[in-house]
Amino acid sequence: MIGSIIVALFVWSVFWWFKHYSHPKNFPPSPRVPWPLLGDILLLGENIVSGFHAMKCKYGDIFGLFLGPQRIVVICDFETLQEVMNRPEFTDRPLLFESQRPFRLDDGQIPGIAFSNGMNWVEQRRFTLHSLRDHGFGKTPMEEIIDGQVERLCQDLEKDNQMYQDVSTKFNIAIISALWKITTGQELAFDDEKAKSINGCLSNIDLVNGSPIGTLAFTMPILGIILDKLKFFDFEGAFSNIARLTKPIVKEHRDTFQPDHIRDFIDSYIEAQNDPSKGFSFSGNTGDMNLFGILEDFYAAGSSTISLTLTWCMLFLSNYPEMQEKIQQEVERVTTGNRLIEFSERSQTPFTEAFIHETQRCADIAPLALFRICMKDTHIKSYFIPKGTILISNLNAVMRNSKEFPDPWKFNPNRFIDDDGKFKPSLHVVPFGIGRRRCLGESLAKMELYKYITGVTQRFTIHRKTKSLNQESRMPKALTKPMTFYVKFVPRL
Ligand code: HEM
Repeated sequence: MIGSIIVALFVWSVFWWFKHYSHPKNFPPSPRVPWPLLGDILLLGENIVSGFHAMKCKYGDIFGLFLGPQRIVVICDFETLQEVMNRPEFTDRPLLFESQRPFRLDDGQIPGIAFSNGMNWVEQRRFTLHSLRDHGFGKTPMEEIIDGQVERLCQDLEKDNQMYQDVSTKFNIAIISALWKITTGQELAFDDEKAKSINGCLSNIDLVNGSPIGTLAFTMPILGIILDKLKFFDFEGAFSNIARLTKPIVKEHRDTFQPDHIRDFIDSYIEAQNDPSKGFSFSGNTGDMNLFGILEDFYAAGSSTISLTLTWCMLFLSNYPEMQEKIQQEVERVTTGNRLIEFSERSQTPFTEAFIHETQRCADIAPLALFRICMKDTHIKSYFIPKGTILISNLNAVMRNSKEFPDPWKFNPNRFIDDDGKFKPSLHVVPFGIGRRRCLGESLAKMELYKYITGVTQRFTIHRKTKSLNQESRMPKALTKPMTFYVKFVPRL
């Protein structure tokens, strides 16, 4: 009897495995025999990004695989990504463990923007883009806030100017302080416990790496949730912490709200909640959840991304002193040396712009963007894509494409300078993603990168201790980090 049950179970498992792990007809090229539960994960090796590079070489620009039990399609070329990532059926995000939040909407969806879907996402994203534009996204007040943070950062760097230091954490705190001011209207000292606490919990999130276990957790939510509860990643703890810190501030804003005096992003959100013409996602409890969701998105998506890019800038500035000098000269020519350069003057500093563009290409800090899910059976080119497939934008492949960028590993800002000496950005430099869910903070990020690089190089010359570090030494994290390096900020005046 027991023997028959074991045989029946065995036959059923083989049947299930065969049925579940076979791709449909006309599915993109993919490995043949995935492992039960693990899928093709063992083929990827230590790091998912290099694993995808090897698969691209073997299968081409569009390929499929199983990560755990999840069917995936990876797209590596710019043109296909532009077409596909703008299609409505590929707009939604899958519910993955890293989207876990302390709050959920009534229908179980994630509040906010980065992991929300459907009309909730449409309304919240549209409002946030407009609101940030009205309150200074790309306009002067936002620039004033950033100028203040640049000044405080420079003072902080000045204190330790005799020491070689790891700058990555310093930038984190400055960027968090700027976001705090934009969202809450309040100043946050660099040594404030709130700044340290947000920085601490976000660094925890960063522990998610490209290792097989991290990758598997992305596609097996149950495993991810268990690892999260065991504090292996602690996404939920990080988001709860941000909610805990912002809750009293939101309450205070509600108590002192004046419709004719909008002070910051939170006020602007409360104004929308009081406006009956705004959609369902602003009303009642749903609106409250969405406000916390957006604040969490801002801190999670808008701090490490910028501070890591700035850290890469420091690596390249110290690698290439002649480029550093060129940036200093450009800025001095425009400002005559005694004021911060304005963002609107950037066209007069083409090499500086090209340097930042090339840093974003080489740093490639979010190499696989955020995942999307296919909402109905459909086609990409002639390939059949079944509903429920996860789609990955391989931004790494786009930005390392040797046809578009000859000698792609070489750091060469001059590739973005035209014959007239002007900055000529490339559409194929896509650090902010492609399509309808492209980064919402792009304008803020571009302004911050420009202001911090010009502000810091105006005041200091950056020296590095170890000369041999190159950009290929990178940590296989979810966000790409250079290996730790130490620089000294030598005052110029
Ligand atoms: C150098 C800095 C940054 C980089 C490289 C970056 C990169 C990205 C990427 C690759 C995505 C995914 C796009 C996709 O799935 O197609 C994204 C989404 C997002 N980013 Fe950024 N980001 C940066 C800064 C910021 C900042 C400063 C904020 C806000 C304060 C922000 C907020 C968001 C949000 C809310 C989303 C989700 C958009 C949506 O799902 O509709 N990011 N970012």
